[in-house]
Amino acid sequence: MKKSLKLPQKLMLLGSGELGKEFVIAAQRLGNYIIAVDRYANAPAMQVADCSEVISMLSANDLEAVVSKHQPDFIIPEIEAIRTEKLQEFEERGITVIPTAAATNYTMNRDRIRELAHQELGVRTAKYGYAVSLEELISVSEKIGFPNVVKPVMSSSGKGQSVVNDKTEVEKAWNYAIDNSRGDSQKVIVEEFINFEIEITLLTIKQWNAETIFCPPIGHRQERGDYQESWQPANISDDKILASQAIAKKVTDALGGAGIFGVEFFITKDEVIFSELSPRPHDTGMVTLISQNLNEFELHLRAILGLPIPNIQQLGYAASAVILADKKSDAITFTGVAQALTETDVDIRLFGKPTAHPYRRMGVALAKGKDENSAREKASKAASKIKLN
Ligand SMILES: Nc1ncnc2c1ncn2[C@@H]1O[C@H](COP(=O)(O)OP(=O)(O)OP(=O)(O)O)[C@@H](O)[C@H]1O
Ligand SMILES: NCC(=O)N[C@@H]1O[C@H](COP(=O)([O-])[O-])[C@@H](O)[C@H]1O
Ligand SMILES: [Mg+2]
Repeated sequence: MKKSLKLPQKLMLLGSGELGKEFVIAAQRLGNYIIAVDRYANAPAMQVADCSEVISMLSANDLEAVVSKHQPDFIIPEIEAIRTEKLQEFEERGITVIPTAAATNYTMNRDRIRELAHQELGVRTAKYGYAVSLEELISVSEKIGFPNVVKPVMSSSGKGQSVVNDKTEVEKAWNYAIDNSRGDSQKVIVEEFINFEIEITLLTIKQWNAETIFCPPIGHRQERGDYQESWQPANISDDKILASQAIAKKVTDALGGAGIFGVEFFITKDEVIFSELSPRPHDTGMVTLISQNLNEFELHLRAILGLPIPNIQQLGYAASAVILADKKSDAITFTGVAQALTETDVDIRLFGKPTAHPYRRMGVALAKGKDENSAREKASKAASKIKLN
């Protein structure tokens, strides 16, 4: 990392969804120049960036073309589905890839990050196995036991994931995983189903020249493998917070580089179990748009640029609840925004995605409350008022 930082820097964002949009806003506030890239035009982050490019981020040639054209100082992946081998090449040519090119490759493959955490670092994870055919899935499932969770090794936001209760459901889970796998990967992971009390995201900030620091844990609830609501602080013991911080530090140290990571854990009565991590802001971390003095996007930016983070202040009980589409549409309008904003300490983000399909995340409601329940209720109530027409 360069010693004397000059602003503006040229930042290329690979992926331009809702997380990228808030990141671009944070980066613009310090006057940086941002090129927002995604697979479709008018993506959320493109609406606030200096310029944009529509390419296939899985194509090495397309990536080469936009990087040669813009010559960015930093490449900042925002999604997983990127030709990460090409990022390695950019890194070798002197462009800083966030957090590192290797980290993006580890985390886009569930098997690679799992091997790193469990085999190399000895971190506790759910019991797991892999399968590349239905026959193998049947035998691995029996070894792991039921219920278990089957996921494509390459997917995110719960795509292709299912809970398998017994042997009769294995074939359906196999077909679902293969149909929803990213790229042409035919490999699935089977995990022991963890009956957790709560699951959390520990936002972990890895810095170039300062200690790793953490945000207070974020609790969240998922459906279909996708986040529905999150809240901060999550009510877990100090011991478990320290245990999760130690694991997050171990894994992020092994990945290297700088930036924010969303490290996911299952918390049971007696254990802290590592699940996976995002080497970038996390969707459940959108709660920090209302719950902290510096949100996860501002923290990511500061960590990337090597700017100081003197303190992270948590501002009290807060929650986020997602606003999902319930139909297909390419003429997006919303009603109910005024109704959603009637209560104090409630805010809304509508991402500006140009098209909708069922369950696509279109916005998020944010709220503060006197306690966890009140914050969660306020956020969910506000989200429920917003209707996609
Ligand atoms: N082994 C497991 N036991 C119990 N629940 C699980 C297990 N694996 C996944 N889940 C549930 O499914 C959710 C999504 O799983 P996971 O984080 O692995 O998927 P993902 O597709 O990477 O999602 P994202 O990209 O949004 O993080 C988890 O947050 C959890 O609620
Ligand atoms: N769990 C990962 C995650 O939340 N990623 C966020 O969703 C966008 C894709 O949304 P889309 O599928 O609606 O285009 C990504 O670009 C990122 O902002
Ligand atoms: Mg996850």
